[in-house]
Amino acid sequence: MRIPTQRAERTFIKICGLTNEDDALAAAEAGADFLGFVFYPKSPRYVTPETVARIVETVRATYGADAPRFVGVFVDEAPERVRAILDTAGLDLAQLHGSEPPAEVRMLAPRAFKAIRPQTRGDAEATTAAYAHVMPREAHVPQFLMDAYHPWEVGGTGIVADWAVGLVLARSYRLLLAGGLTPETVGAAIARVQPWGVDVSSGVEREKGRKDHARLRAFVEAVRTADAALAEQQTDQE
Ligand SMILES: O=C(O)c1ccccc1NCC(=O)[C@H](O)[C@H](O)COP(=O)(O)O
Repeated sequence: MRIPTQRAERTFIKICGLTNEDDALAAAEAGADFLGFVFYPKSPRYVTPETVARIVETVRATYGADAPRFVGVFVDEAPERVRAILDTAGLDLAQLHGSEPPAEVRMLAPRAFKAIRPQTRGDAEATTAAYAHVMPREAHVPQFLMDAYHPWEVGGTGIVADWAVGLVLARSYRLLLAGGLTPETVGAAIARVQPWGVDVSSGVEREKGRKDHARLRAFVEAVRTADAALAEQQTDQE
């Protein structure tokens, strides 16, 4: 059944944890809307702003106006440093994946959205309500990314998020559903949650920080198949 959510005609796709030009070009070629780069030094997918600047330049030169948008992933960095890295690397958006308070997010508006890792539905609803007023308004930009909870790991864990909680958030926000998605599971996730977008990292990797290009393509294909099924359902209901 089609539920009232914030989704557009199709599901947006973010491929995260890119570390090199080959993988970034493969993700763009597959049809990703957003390419994500992790600027968290403790991550095995950490990349320097200078490396990302080169990757972004190559992808933009290759795809021109059709290039995906570029996202930097940060964990509790000072807003001034986030802004400096966005500028150095030529990124469009910051994904704030730590415990950044709304006031810090506001300092980066409208170039930042918040990643949350809720433990419960109540936690998810309270957190999104607290940040809603500082989230981007532009229709082609996500407002929240919901990742799986882990007591000490921050992201890229491959742990499956709670889709029931995602379903609640997707009704009110442009939500990127993340957490343990794979080419095999993303179709079911879209059918259940009907999010604005989906995000994947480890589910399309051959090793940490290296993407498997066949799995990248399979992921995008699975999203498009799920989109077509949703569109067909909607037509049947009209
Ligand atoms: O990927 C990382 O190593 C990472 C480290 C610290 C903060 C965030 C990180 N990744 C952010 C992402 O957006 C991932 O795509 C998201 O956590 C989902 O990962 P996965 O479950 O592996 O698909």
